[in-house]
Amino acid sequence: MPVMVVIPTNGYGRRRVVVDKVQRIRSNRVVDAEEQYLVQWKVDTRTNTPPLSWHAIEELVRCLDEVQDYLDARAKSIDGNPASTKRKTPDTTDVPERRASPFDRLRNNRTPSASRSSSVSSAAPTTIDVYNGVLDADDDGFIFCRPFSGTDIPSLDIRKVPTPDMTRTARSAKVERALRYIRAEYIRRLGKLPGPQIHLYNTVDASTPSLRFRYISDYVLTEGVYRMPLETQQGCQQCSPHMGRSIGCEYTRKCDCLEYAAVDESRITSPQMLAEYQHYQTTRDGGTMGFPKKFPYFAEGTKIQRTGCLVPFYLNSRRPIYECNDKCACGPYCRNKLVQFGRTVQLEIFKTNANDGRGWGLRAKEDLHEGQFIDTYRGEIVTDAVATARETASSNAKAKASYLYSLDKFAESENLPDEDLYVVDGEFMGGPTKFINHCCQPNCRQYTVSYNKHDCRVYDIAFFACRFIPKGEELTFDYLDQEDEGEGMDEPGEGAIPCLCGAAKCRKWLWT
Ligand SMILES: C[S@@+](CC[C@H](N)C(=O)[O-])C[C@H]1O[C@@H](n2cnc3c(N)ncnc32)[C@H](O)[C@@H]1O
Repeated sequence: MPVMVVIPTNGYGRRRVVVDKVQRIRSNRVVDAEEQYLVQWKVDTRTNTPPLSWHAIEELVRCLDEVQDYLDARAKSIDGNPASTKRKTPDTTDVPERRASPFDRLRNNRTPSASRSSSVSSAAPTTIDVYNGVLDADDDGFIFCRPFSGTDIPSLDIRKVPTPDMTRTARSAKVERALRYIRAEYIRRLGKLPGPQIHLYNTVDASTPSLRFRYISDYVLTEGVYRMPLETQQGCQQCSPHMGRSIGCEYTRKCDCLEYAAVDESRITSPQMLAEYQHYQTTRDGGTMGFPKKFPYFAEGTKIQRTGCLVPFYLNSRRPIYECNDKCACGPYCRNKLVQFGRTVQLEIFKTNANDGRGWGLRAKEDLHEGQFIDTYRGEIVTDAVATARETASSNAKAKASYLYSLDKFAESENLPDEDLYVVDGEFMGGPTKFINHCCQPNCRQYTVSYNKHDCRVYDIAFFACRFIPKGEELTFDYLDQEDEGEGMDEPGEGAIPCLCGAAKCRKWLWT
């Protein structure tokens, strides 16, 4: 087992710790005003002395996830509160400038490890430079970590790391630079999402949401999940891009996409149509083709605040929305296409009040009109069985459930058994809507939006404002999503989460 760790050192900026070789971070300290973290390297055999080495935070920029895990655990052990160092943390994309590290010396003067090791053996316990391994460089500019100890290199049993000395030092050592790097990395990742920049704001503490969360802009299908291929999509064919002031289907009565939409009963006026509709309702024969339907969004020409917002017919119901799609003849500017183009609203992830206990939340940086589209819920789509297994495996099944979204809107109408349904899991990957907290009297509501009418198992979940929401007000929705808002709650089940929404009609528990 000669070489376990390779750290590319070619070029100043490219010297980075190889992320998948890092097992975990074990301790931290400050040496000559430089924040350093003790890396435990992965080994492919069981050993009590895996290589350990101290690194400046600048060298750990590709494994900030591990650094964040370490800092969260450290903060918890200090005062039971993750990353609780109180400080103001403005929304900034600034990456701290790079400072000198011990490897700069190594790069310029590749000293064999043995000749550097005197400092190791002579150092006091809190200033030991390298434990159980030696960082070295070869002619190609790589640093190797040799996992065996020489006479001059102290060997340390990994079970004793961190030593009491290390822990004492770590507790009082500054970690601000690492926290800034973590925050900057999170903001960088947010910047890669399509649509307006999503901001991060935290004046409560020094924490950043987990870097382990992966931002995605479309669903990730996992094993056993099938989406109907695009070829099966059908679009409206009798419409054209030039209809009704070039706004597509909005002004036609011929749009096939409306075939699947809910019937607008208020427009059934003739006795004959009423009789036919009543017959349909009792027999479910023949579909609803020919009955009056409504497009979901206000068209241009209505009040500016309303254009593109949900019409009351949808806003005040849970009716699924059927948008036109790429196969439609109405063209790209059809007003029956909205959610599929994604978010246009500027959002901000923010830390809720310290005493609040609801963690992170989401708000908009602009006023939202009643019925305005905000964003979709994204995540991995998993089978019902996988969702159940994940819930069972989770240490807090109720908390886990708050990231799981059943795609069961069409279960009844399409006669789909529970085990055939899919579930969206937004805990590990997804979009900013993951941060929307629950409220018993919410200002947003989730809607089913379908483009491929033939796929009753994969569709979008889209959040819309259900009333005017002034800029900066926290966005919330009802996790229970009851059709009848007057419905009460059962007695709280085991592990139920107390609701902290603070609404006048709070049901006291997130769900039972
Ligand atoms: C989908 S997450 C929402 C984002 C979450 N606040 C975070 O920091 O990641 C759901 C979790 O947030 C917390 N939460 C959301 N709404 C809450 C409420 N009204 N009362 C208490 N906790 C809430 C609960 O811990 C819940 O399991």
